[in-house]
Parts: sequence; C-alpha cells; structure tokens
Amino acid sequence: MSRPTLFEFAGGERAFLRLATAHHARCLADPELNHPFSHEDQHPQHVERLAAYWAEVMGGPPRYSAECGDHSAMLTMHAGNGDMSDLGRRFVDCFIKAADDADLPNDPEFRTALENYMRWAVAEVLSYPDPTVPKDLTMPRWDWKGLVSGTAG
Ligand code: HEM
Repeated sequence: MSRPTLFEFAGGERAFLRLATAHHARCLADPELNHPFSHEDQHPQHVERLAAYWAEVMGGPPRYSAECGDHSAMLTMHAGNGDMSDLGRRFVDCFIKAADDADLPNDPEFRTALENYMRWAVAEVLSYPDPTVPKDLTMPRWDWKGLVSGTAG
C-alpha cells in the first residue's frame, strides 16, 4: 500500500481548514503580524483560500488553482514589500504552533515535513522584496521528503 499524502495524513480538507483558522488567529494575536492582516479590504474568504492553497501543495485537490489563482499570483500578492524577514520568522512560528492548536497528528516525521515546508515557503515569499514575480510559476507539491515538483523558488 502506498503511503498517504501529507494532505491525507493530516486529515484532509477539514484538517487544513482548522490549521488555517488557527494560523490566522495566531497571526492576528501577533503584535507585528497583525498589521498586514488588519486591512479593511481583506478577502472575506482568506482562511478558506489559505487552507485550499496549503491543501493543494500537500497533495490535496487542486482547488486553489481551479478557483483562486496560481502560484505566481500568490507570490505577487506578497511581493514588493522589501525586507519582511521578521514577519517571515513570526509566520513560521505561528504555523508550528497552529499545528498543535488544530490537533494535527503528532507524528514527528509529519511535523518535520510541515515545518520544512513552511520554512521553504516563507523563504520563497521573502525572495521577492521587489514587485516583479515571474508569470506562470507552477504550484509547488510537497511530500514527506520535501519538494516534489513546482517552482524552485
Ligand atoms: C512574511 C510572511 C507572510 C505575510 C506577512 C503574509 C501576509 C498575507 C496577507 C496580508 C494576505 C492577504 C490577505 C487578504 O487580504 O485576503 C495573504 C494572503 C495569502 N497568503 Fe500570505 N503572508 C505571508 C506568507 C505566506 C506564505 C509563506 C504563504 C504560503 C505558504 C502564504 C500564502 C497566502 C495565501 C494562499 C493567501 C491567500 C491568497 C488569495 O486570497 O488568493 N503567505 N498573506
């Protein structure tokens, strides 16, 4: 029998929704991260979109690509903000703690894969301090061993 994807192992869409909800709550509670997340024009479905994005990266259905946008659009949304390394560290920290809040499986290999993904993903977001992001970057796919396919960042 083949090993489940990280998406399946986490518990599927409901688990990712719990993770994104917990992560967003932690971002709002952070004294620095709450600023970027406190704009009035915040997308009303931000948490659902974030959950769909992470789920797709971890082997879930391609809902983000089908309904929300592509990887280049996601990076463009974060680009052009100069040095965000402090926010990036805080973002990773919130993500690690949110995995506990959301009751994701406590398996050490699973948690390491999640953490490695988020460190990699934040580094990619931070690599665009200027507004220009290449078009048509493919969605990354992350598995137990790391990056399987998609942008090399
Ligand atoms: C420095 C760290 C980060 C900050 C401060 C940040 C901040 C934000 C903000 C302010 C939004 C827009 C919310 C809205 O108006 O709806 C957003 C959207 C989003 N972010 Fe981040 N983000 C960070 C890192 C990341 C990373 C590393 C990922 C991916 C792993 C990510 C994935 C997304 C996605 C998928 C959306 C929703 C896009 C959509 O609505 O289609 N973010 N982020």
